Amino acid sequence: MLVAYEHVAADAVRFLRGHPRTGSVIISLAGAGILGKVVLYFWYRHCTNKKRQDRRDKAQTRTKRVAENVAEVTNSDLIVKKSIKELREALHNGKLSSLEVLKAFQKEALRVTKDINCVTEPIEDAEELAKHLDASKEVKRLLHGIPVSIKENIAIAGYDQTAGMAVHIGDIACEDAVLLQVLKDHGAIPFMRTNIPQTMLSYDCTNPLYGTTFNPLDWSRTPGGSSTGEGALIGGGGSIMGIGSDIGGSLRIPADFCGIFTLKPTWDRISRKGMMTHSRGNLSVRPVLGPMARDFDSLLLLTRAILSPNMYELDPLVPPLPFDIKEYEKTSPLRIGFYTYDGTFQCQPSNVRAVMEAKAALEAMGHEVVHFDFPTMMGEGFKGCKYYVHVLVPDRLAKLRKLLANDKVSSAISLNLKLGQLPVWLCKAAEFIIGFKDQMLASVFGAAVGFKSVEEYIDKVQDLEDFRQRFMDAWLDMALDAVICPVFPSPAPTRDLVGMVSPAGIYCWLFNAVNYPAGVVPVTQVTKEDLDKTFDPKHFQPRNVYEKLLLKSTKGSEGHSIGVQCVALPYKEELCLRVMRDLTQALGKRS
Ligand SMILES: CCCCCC/C=C\CCCCCCCC(=O)NCCO
Repeated sequence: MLVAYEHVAADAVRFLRGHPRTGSVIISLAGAGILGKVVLYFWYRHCTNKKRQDRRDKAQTRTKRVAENVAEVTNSDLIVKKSIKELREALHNGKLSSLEVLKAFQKEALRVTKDINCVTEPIEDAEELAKHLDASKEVKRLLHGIPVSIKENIAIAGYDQTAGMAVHIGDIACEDAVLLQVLKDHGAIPFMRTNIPQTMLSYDCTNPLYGTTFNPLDWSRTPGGSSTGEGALIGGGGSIMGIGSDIGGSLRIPADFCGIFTLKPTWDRISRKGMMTHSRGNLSVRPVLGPMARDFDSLLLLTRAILSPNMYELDPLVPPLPFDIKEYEKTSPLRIGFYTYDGTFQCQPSNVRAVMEAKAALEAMGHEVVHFDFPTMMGEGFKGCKYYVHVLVPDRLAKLRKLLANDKVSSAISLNLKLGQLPVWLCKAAEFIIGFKDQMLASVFGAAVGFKSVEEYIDKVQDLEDFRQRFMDAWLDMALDAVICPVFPSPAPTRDLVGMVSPAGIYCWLFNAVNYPAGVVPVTQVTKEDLDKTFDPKHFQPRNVYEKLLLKSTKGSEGHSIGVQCVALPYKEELCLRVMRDLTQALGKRS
């Protein structure tokens, strides 16, 4: 082979010697080609940097304007600390105007974001909306005058949704997302846009456009992703409620890590019109929009407003299932399943204790709580999640790599992007060999192989469908109304490690895979005793590379918030909220 190349090279040299003019033309063309490529590379880089800088400048101008506007507000503390009930009363009886409330929250949000960079920019027409509400004589609606924060990937007329990617800068939405229209119809005031990780496929939050967001409870830990800015702004006290999205834990993980409440709904219970996502077209795995809030009462109020008839008028593709208050208000005892291990990641002692405390609290409220072992049984939960992640990235992330071709790629997603570029045979070999020692890591390679034919893809979606049915059968066989389980196997990881442990999102993936509504209630905080147990090999021994990384990052997590997932059957959001309500009440954390 080498000999053949040598012949070709020798022939080429001989030809060039014999035809010096043709030779110099060829060499000049090749040189020009290379130079052109280099120039283009730097030109693109320059343009992208400029595009990003211009976009940041615009956001900063908006921020500066609002900051100047609220500089003289002195009573923001008093307003933002009010419970949602007190705030609504004050807004309804005129003790506070919508503009006063808005300014207080603008001031607080800007104070919070100065430390943790959770806001991308203020929403400009918020003041107009507040003034309009104050002047209007109309009957006060559910969210009258309540400021609501909005994840950056949700369409607001006049703004772009970038997911932190340069390629999307300037893709201006011409109308508000349906959900935003619904909230405005209820008198809400969308007031801040919040940060997200680049591409949204990450549990950390960093992007080259808006930078890194930190956890308000501990700056060294990740706030979770991808509804990061929402979790961090609400958890930091700069917003009462907001809207995020979830395809693999993006509402629940930031809620868990930032100590707040959320509800991931069934796929089509909430309109997704106007949500930016890169998985559009992949009908087997669908992201959802959902509410996030600092306390249960605010979450309930926001969910009730969202699930109102005008959503079905604006988006008739959504099944007309308005919030069923009668179902929510029921108090009869429920049969609730629980588990603290799903057959994949071992949960650390703090996270096991959170579920056990939730179990005791629900029992104290009169519910029956029984062990639900289906996810652990024969590795069922693991299988389901494997199918789900494989189908989530059928193109091995090729589309995202293309969109990021001229962009800076944030570290938290680069590992997954590179994984999708390994030769398929290598991924398959790695899956096989690593599988003898570490099933979890092996499965990541297994998901990264993509599909070699449409037939293979259809088969995998069918596996996922079969799994959904088996999960449903197991649930119905046990006559369960709901399930409680961990959100994540450990406290929020430190920022340096989170990009390496994304499979730890698996406790959340299960309910994306089966499409059940799942909420998060913050239940407890990591104690010294939890940490003593976690680092005592008699109690806890990490078994694979992920568990080792998580263990490493748990050091110093004392005091960090730990939540629990509450899950119900599809379209039973009201029942899910009932369980969350009872749990919150039993824990004494109502509002
Ligand atoms: C080709 C690479 C395959 C990598 C497989 C890696 C394993 C896990 C990555 C999944 C991460 C999912 C994050 C989902 C976050 C989310 O819910 N985003 C919401 C978007 O609206």
